[in-house]
Amino acid sequence: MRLRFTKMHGLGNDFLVLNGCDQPLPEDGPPLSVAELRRLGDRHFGVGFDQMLVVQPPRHEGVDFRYRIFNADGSEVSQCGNGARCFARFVRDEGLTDKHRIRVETAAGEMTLNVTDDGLVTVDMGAPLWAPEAIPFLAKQEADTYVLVSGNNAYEISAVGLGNPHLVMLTENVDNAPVATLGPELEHHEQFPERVNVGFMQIVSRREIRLRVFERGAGETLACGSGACAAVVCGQRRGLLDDTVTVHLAGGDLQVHYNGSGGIRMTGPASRVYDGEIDVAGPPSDQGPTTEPSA
Ligand SMILES: N[C@H](CCC[C@H](N)C(=O)O)C(=O)O
Repeated sequence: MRLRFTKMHGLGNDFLVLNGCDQPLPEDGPPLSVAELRRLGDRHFGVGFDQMLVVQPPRHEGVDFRYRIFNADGSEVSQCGNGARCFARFVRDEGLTDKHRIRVETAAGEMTLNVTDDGLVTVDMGAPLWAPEAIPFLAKQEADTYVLVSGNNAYEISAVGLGNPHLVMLTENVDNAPVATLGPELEHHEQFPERVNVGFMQIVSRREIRLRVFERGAGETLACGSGACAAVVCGQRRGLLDDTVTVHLAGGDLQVHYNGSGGIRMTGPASRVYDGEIDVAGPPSDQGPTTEPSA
């Protein structure tokens, strides 16, 4: 089948966006087989993306759209901050809505997206989830920091859920943080039963951090919106950061605001790169909803 898509990015965290409002995509279950989704996500054999976003009509009153998120490894996940901003830009550009305040349903629940006239998008990412079982993270009790043992090493980390699991560790300088080695090692740590996004945070000041994120199911990305929110609230909980923080990522800057109650607000750009079409085999006939790939 012929699939129309739009390539977008939020600070270089890039997405293949499928409009399920004007082309037939399955209501549930993956739009493609895991193998085909991975081929599409490949930066040499396919289009290349960190995540695939599927835009779909709402399933109930009170929301304007539903959107689903698939990592490049084929796993379906519940949260994508940069993706939410690109989603908001997409539905307005496509004329699917003219609202500036868009309610959207994701697997993590509902979120509000505010599109401002300066082209930036603010997303209410919801409140951070600290209870280990909500992250999910296997720990005896909730704490500001945990000691995570991996191999012969012990790491001081913070852990938080934003609809997807994040661990955050401090580093003196993100430029020489062991992202490529420790990232995948901790992504698969046994205390994170659904794997985890691994953030390396350098505190520049109480209102400024530098951050690199090795993302679950995608590897290191140029930016991670939910990772930026996770780093800020973990830094606040450790008494290191104020309410409003500029997060410097390889792909650019995000503004994150959280005052300890309500939702975390993240503001940043969302860019459209090009539209394309590609032939695919279509949804798998026998495969149920994609969760965690066996790998
Ligand atoms: N790039 C996304 C994060 C995707 C999260 C995904 N890697 C996961 O498995 O949770 C963001 O901007 O929040």
